Amino acid sequence: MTEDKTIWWNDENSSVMLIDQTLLPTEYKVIEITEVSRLADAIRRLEVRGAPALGVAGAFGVALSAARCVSDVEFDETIASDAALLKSTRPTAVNLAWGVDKVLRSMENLPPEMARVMALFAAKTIAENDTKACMLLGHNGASLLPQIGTVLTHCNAGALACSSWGTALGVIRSAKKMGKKISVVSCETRPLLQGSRLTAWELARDEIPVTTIVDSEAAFLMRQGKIDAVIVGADRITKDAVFNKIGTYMHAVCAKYHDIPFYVAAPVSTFDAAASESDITIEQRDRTEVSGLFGRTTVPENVPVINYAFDATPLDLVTAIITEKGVLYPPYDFQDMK
Ligand SMILES: CSC[C@H]1O[C@H](OP(=O)(O)O)[C@H](O)[C@@H]1O
Repeated sequence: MTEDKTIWWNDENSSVMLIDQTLLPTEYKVIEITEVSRLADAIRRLEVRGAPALGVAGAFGVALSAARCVSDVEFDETIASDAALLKSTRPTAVNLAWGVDKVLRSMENLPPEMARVMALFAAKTIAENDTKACMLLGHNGASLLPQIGTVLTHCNAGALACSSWGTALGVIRSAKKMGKKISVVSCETRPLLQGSRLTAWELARDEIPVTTIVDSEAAFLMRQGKIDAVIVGADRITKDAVFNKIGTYMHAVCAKYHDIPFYVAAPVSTFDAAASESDITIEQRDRTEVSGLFGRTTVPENVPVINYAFDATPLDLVTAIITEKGVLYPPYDFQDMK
């Protein structure tokens, strides 16, 4: 898994290639995307997902728009429209807009032919730098983990959530490379089960011991003294909170209560230091993700559902934030995170 890429550019066809994560763990399928509208659907459907991977997807999306727009007259309008479409797909992870905007900036004031070249170069650079960042933060964070221990993680912050390697799972991979004996407890992560479908699949492929639990079991294992640390990824880090998959806040509160270190692993591209928690929109997704499971209705039709995809964890519950620039400790100062 560690050598696999999650999303990449196909130079031969000027297309985006990505693993369709909705089919895992039972089917490993790479899909080829030639239209921006189809890439937008792939982001909405979580065929491609995870904050850093969304940054790469947004970047390749702009490069795809530029490559596919043959009309120089309509070029600027098409790029702007496609960029807006990509950014509209999921609001919480800052990386998506960051990747789109970074490629747009690389094209500014260039004629279409040069803009196409620069967009692709910028997008490929973002993908390569994401992998390097994940490997660096993995190395920085590995020293925080015990020589022998059990680490709980939530959702999927692995290679599938990045261009490759992973953030939270990148730290665990680096710890294994350092000879540490880390076992992982992956919370299944309702409702879309990224923890059981993706994290367990990734770690099993890497022969890293992993056990999957239901989300509500985490506190019980913490109380039994079976968890030595918690490590998660992030979708956006503001001046006062860490936004991550729904359920992260619950684990942070329980970790604090049981005096268990709670680590966040995220590249610099995930920081939004100018913003506060109250500024951020938390994505709400369709009720059907909660009200049905494997074709069966599990919530009465007349009963409402609340389906927030993320929550916010106040920084006072975060023991340390692991980045490619180093490990941050309280009192947090993010001025260098750009
Ligand atoms: C490496 S950060 C991945 C981050 O993204 C996930 O959300 P989603 O699966 O909805 O894209 C989750 O919050 C992970 O922690």
